[in-house]
Amino acid sequence: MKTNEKNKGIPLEKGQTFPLTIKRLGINGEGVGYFKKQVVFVPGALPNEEVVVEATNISAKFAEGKVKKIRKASPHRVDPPCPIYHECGGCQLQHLSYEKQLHEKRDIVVQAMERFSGLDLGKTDIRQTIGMEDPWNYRNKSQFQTGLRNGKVIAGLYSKNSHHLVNIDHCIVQHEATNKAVQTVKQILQDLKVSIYDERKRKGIVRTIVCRVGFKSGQVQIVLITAQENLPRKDLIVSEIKKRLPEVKSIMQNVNGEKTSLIFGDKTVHLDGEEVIQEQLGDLTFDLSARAFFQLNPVQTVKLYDEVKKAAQLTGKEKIVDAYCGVGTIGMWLADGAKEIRGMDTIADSVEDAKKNAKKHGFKNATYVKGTAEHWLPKWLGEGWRPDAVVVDPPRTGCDQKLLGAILKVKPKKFIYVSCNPSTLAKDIKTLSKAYKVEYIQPVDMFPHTAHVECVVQFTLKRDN
Ligand SMILES: C[S@@+](CC[C@H](N)C(=O)[O-])C[C@H]1O[C@@H](n2cnc3c(N)ncnc32)[C@H](O)[C@@H]1O
Repeated sequence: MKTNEKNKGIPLEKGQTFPLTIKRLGINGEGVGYFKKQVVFVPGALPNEEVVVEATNISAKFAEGKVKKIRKASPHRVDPPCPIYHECGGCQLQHLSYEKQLHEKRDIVVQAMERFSGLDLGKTDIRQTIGMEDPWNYRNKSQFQTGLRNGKVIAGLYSKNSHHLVNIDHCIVQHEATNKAVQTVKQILQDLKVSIYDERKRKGIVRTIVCRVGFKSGQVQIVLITAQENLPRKDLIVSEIKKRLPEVKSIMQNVNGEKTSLIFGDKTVHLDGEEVIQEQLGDLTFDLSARAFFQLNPVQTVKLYDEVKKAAQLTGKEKIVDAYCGVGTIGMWLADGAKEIRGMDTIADSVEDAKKNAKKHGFKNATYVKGTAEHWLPKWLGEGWRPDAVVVDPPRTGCDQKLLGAILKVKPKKFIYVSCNPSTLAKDIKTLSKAYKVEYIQPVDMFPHTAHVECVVQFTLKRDN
């Protein structure tokens, strides 16, 4: 066998086929096996399967491959119900039974902890993943890029690691209201011959159709992301949306002329209806602006927030920081058991929504500010304000070192970390372990059929702190 010239460590060549036993699932839901001690990632392969793999990519430390043949299939393999599952890439685990997905997601957390956290796993309580009773149609929001194919307007997601736009007519993890709205808006853009953005030529106008629905309110918001502010036939687009989709409560435009993978630009324009839609979680109703973050699976959000409440064990006397607060949901979920809440978020619209939401619910003890958690917490500490409890819910990148430093300095008695990325969580746990002990990690499945897993971590101060 020839060794790849550039990557002497990997005993494989691109295009080579070889047998592989899959040992586990990787963080992106791919099968992971070892060929002559080299790690190989194989999307679509499952733990304990014996597969024949074709090497598709060889890099310095690992290889990637695609399944050519399954010699021994996992008893947990199922037929993916989505007809475009293999093309789309939005889901990664539809070929695995849901029950087993929950088991594997816990394992993904265990692996991340093993690699990065420094925790003694024999002594760490990593609980079973909390799943969803009906794990379909759970997403309240879609963000579909637009394109033209054979003169027709298409909208969907880019295939994994490519610029091939997959047209999605019906997505089985999306709420039906978003499916209907996106299809209809697509048709309106087609009927009115609206200019569609061409990513390669960087020409054209409509880039993305964003649609969000309130599960409880049934209200729908459409946001058209455009490459320039001038949107020809704007009035006609709006009147057609109102005519064909009476459930649409809010029509917005957001301008993003940049060459970027970020969906939203800085400028949002109100086109028609309300500027916000409403969503209800438990007894609380939240106003949601176009740009505001809101959890994508409202059914599981209630379970996630209940886990935060359980982990916080508030007495009603605490001053709480809701770091990375979005529209203020976690803080308000806990507010009944708190003396004061302070939250911050980098998105101005989220902060404004949080303020309005707190006011609407009569929470007088809540303050929200725009900016980073790493700026505000140290600032508050500097002013002599000390929280008793801190909840952090950062994006996938995890917490900034400056924020972790501030937490280690003030050492709140109660500290809860909500994470959507086990790897960054594990790294942050390592930093936090200077003062904190992990009591338990509770995985929650917010995104069935994808490799994502959310975790709630309860920390307690170590004895000598
Ligand atoms: C995972 S979301 C959580 C939002 C909210 N806790 C919830 O449950 O809906 C993360 C939020 O952090 C905000 N964000 C990102 N970087 C931030 C930073 N450095 N400081 C504060 N907020 C940040 C984002 O705008 C987003 O709203």
